[in-house]
Amino acid sequence: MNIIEASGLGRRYRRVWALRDCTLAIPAGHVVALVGPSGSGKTTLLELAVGLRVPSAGRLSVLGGVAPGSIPALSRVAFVAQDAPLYRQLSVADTLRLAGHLNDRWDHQWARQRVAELAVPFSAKLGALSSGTQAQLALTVALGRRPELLILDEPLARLDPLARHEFLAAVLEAVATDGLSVVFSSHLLAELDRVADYLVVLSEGHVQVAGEIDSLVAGHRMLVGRTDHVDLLPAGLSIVSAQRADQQTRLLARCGDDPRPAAAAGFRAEPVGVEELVLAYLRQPDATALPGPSGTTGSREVPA
Ligand SMILES: Nc1ncnc2c1ncn2[C@@H]1O[C@H](COP(=O)(O)OP(=O)(O)OP(=O)(O)O)[C@@H](O)[C@H]1O
Repeated sequence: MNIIEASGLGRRYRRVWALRDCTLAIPAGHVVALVGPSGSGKTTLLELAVGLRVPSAGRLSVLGGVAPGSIPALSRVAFVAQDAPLYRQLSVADTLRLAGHLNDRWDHQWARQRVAELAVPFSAKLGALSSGTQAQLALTVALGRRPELLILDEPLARLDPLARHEFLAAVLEAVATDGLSVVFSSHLLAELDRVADYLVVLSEGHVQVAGEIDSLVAGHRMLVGRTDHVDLLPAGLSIVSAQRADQQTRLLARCGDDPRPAAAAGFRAEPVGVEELVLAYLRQPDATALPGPSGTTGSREVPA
């Protein structure tokens, strides 16, 4: 089952296309990181997936063919928008009670126990809590609905490193216990490795990279060598992007390419990290790494 499936998906705000021609099939059972520069369409894609917006073109479904925003989707998909939206005047206890009234599948006992573990007083008003605690409570309200798909828009942006760590630990615990799928958008590339096992990179409203992180990482190498030896590299290499300095050049290449010709030019092939891989693709918006036989494109030339 695909938790999110899109075909030719587009969303326009007046004359501006926030998303265009997006085709995507994310299998269930993953923690998916959705990354991309500001304005690349992350929030728009997540809002389409929860039915807060409707497509201007193409189609999108969740949980194996369910229409976003429909009754079956509302009870199975939980969404936490940016800034952990909660009623600041309400107490913690009233917030949990309200969530219980609004959700058929609400697990009140679990939610109360989690609040107790967080050591948050039930009588505290939400507005008086730190942003880390508010984020944890928004997550508690989302998880207490026992969703099959949890969608989080920039959940880490306002959190300090400790709160970030605790938030992600809570998400991973829920994944391990309940087996739910998670999609979260983030600018924080360094955190991805630890939590996500599936990556989607959006660039200028297009899906640029999609796939399991392990295979994406295994499918690439960083070629590192002397800048004045770049011209000695064989023409057949498929290079995604280049970072040149006076002395040294770093080239992200497909690992399907035989590294020996690069070694002959004095370049060594190093394993690549997720952060490096994402940055390399973002530097070269025309390059793609997508599932399917013709899913990878890169330059045969070394990009300037
Ligand atoms: N309500 C709106 N009205 C007009 N344009 C919008 C609206 N929402 C988003 N856009 C535009 O659509 C594009 C994509 O925006 P979106 O918020 O989806 O990107 P994002 O990747 O989530 O950005 P960020 O990381 O800054 O949150 C941007 O050009 C943005 O200005």
